[in-house]
Amino acid sequence: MNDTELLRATDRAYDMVFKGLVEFSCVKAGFELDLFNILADAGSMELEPLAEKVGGEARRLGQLLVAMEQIGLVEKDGSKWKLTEFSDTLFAKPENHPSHTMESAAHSMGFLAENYYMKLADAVRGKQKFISPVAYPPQTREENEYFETIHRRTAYFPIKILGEFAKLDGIKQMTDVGGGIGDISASLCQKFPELNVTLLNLPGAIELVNENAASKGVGDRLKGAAVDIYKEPFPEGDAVMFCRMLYPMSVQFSTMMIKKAYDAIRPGGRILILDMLICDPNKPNFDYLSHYLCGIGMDFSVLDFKKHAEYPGILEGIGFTDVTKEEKYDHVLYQAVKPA
Ligand SMILES: C[S@@+](CC[C@H](N)C(=O)[O-])C[C@H]1O[C@@H](n2cnc3c(N)ncnc32)[C@H](O)[C@@H]1O
Repeated sequence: MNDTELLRATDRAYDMVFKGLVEFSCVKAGFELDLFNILADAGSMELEPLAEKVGGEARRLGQLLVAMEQIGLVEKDGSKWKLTEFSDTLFAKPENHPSHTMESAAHSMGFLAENYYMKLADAVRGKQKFISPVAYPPQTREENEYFETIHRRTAYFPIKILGEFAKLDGIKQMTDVGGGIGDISASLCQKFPELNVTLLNLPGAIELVNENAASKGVGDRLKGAAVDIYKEPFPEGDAVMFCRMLYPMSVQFSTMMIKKAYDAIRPGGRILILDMLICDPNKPNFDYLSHYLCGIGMDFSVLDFKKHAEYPGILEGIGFTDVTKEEKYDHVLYQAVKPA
C-alpha cells in the first residue's frame, strides 16, 4: 500500500472501530434521555433546563451534546441547543412522520447491542443464542404491534416507488403477502380506486390491519386475513404483491413462494416484487446485515444473499411474461404478467 491507499484504509478501519460505536451510543442515549422529542417540542433550550428535563447533570449532558454536535445530531443556536434538520426528521416525534423515522429500529438495535451483537463471537462458538426484545413469532396484540411498528416506520420509500411504478390499473383483487400493518396497501388503495386488497399476516396482526385500514378510509377495500404464508396457499385474485418479503430468501425459497403466487393469480393477472437492495458491492445494506447477523445465534436461519437479477429467470421459468424492473430509492420493483 502506498501512503494514499494507507490513509484511505486507515479511515475505513477507524470507521469500523470508532464511528459506529460513537454514533450509535449517542443516538441510543438521545432516545433514552428523550432528548430528541424534548428539543423538538421546545425548539431550542439552554443546557441547565435541558439537563433538568432529561434527568441528567448539566456538565455531563453538555459533553454528550458536544459529541452529538460533532456528528450532526444537534447544533447551537446562540447559547441554546437545538436539533438539526436531520435529527428532527429522523429521530424526533415519530407521529409527525410515521413512515420515516428511526425510533423503533433504534430501540430494537439498542436492546440487541446490549444483549446480542456485542457477544457475536460467543454466538459463533454456539455459546450465545439470539435474544429478541419480543418473542417471535409475536402472539399478542402488543407483540404484533412491536414488530409491525418497526416495519411501518421505514415504509416511506417502498410506498413512494410503488406509487410511481405499480401497474395496478384494472386490478380488482390483490393479495399482499405479509403486508405488515397495511400502510403500503392502503396507499395503493388510495391511488387505485378499483383496487381491493386481502393482506395476509399472522393472526395477532389482523385486528391491527383492519383498524389501520379503517382509520385510512379504506376499511371496506383492505382487509387482513390470517394465513400462514409459508404453509398455506394464497387466495385467488388478480395480483399478488411481495413487498420487502423475498429479498432475504434463497433462490429456491423465493421460487417456491413465487410459484404459489402464480397458482393463485388469475390468467392476465400480475405479480409485484418489491425488495430492498441488499447486494450492491459498493453499498452494503446494514439494515439487512443487522438481521442477517441475528441468524448466527439461531439454530436455523433461512436468511440468504440473493442477487435481485435472479428474478427475471425465476419469473419466466415459472411462466410469467412481460417482466419489468424499476430501481429507485435503494429499492427494486419487479413486475410481471401471468399470460391470459
Ligand atoms: C418484513 S415484514 C414486511 C411487511 C410489509 N410487507 C412491509 O414491507 O412493510 C414481514 C411481514 O410478514 C408477516 N409474517 C411473518 N411470518 C408470517 C407468516 N408465517 N404468515 C403470514 N405473515 C407472516 C409479519 O408479521 C410482517 O407483517
